[in-house]
Amino acid sequence: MSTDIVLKVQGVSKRFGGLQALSEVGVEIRKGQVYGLIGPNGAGKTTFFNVITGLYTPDGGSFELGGMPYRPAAVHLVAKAGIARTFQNIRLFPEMTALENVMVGRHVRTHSGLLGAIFRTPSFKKEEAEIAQRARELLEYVGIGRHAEFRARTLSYGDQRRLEIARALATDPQLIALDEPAAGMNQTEKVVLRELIDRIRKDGRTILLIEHDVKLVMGLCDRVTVLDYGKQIAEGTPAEVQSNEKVIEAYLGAGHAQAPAATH
Ligand SMILES: Nc1ncnc2c1ncn2[C@@H]1O[C@H](COP(=O)(O)OP(=O)(O)OP(=O)(O)O)[C@@H](O)[C@H]1O
Repeated sequence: MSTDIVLKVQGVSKRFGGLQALSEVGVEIRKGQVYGLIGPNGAGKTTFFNVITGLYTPDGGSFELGGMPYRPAAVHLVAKAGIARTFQNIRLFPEMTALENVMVGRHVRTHSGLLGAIFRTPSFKKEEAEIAQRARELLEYVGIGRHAEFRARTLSYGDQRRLEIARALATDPQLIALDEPAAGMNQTEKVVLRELIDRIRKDGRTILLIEHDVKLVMGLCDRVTVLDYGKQIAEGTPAEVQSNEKVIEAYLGAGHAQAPAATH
């Protein structure tokens, strides 16, 4: 079956004790789209990410990736199935170099296995050289090639976020899920990030994005879902969502200074 829907999620719910963190949420993300997930603090955005990437077990819902049903049961299986993600709180290997961090991401797709690594077989060495080459290309691609040999912890915050994106890209994902990639970035870094996300999309990738910077979301996304208290209160193009009464209320009600409609 051929489809241009990369990720289809229907009716996903998740409860923590007495708190309904997600309530029957669904999205349909098409190939080449940047799809935004927004909503006030505590709306359920990260929970949704954690469910689709196998960190949380949902109470209900169905999942399709590239037209095939998938069960987001464990993080490594989700990575193999083709979803790569970054985290709100950066999760790199701080003592490893930038290059090594990206190489780790690439190992999801390697073949030589443990015995090859232990005995350093010719096929292992060849594969390792290819991985290093590809990792260097990805560091260049995200704009931090000059930092390849630096330990991850020594990079600036913005560069660490870009390194996380390079590592996610290294798995050759069908979908790349970015959890607040602009958090902690200054305006200049945000402009560079926006260009990078745009470029990733132009190169044929599909992106799911959680972001608090509403201006960035509205400028970048093809479609947007708005969550509030775990419920999907709106879905549509940025223009449609911006003028939605429920969305404006949710943002103003939560004490947000910046409702989506007020950002242009
Ligand atoms: N592991 C957990 N155990 C209990 N409650 C949780 C857990 N994870 C999230 N929650 C609760 O679920 C709700 C949704 O949280 P979530 O982090 O998904 O929201 P969010 O939209 O990502 O918020 P933010 O924008 O602040 O990151 C919150 O009330 C949160 O406290």
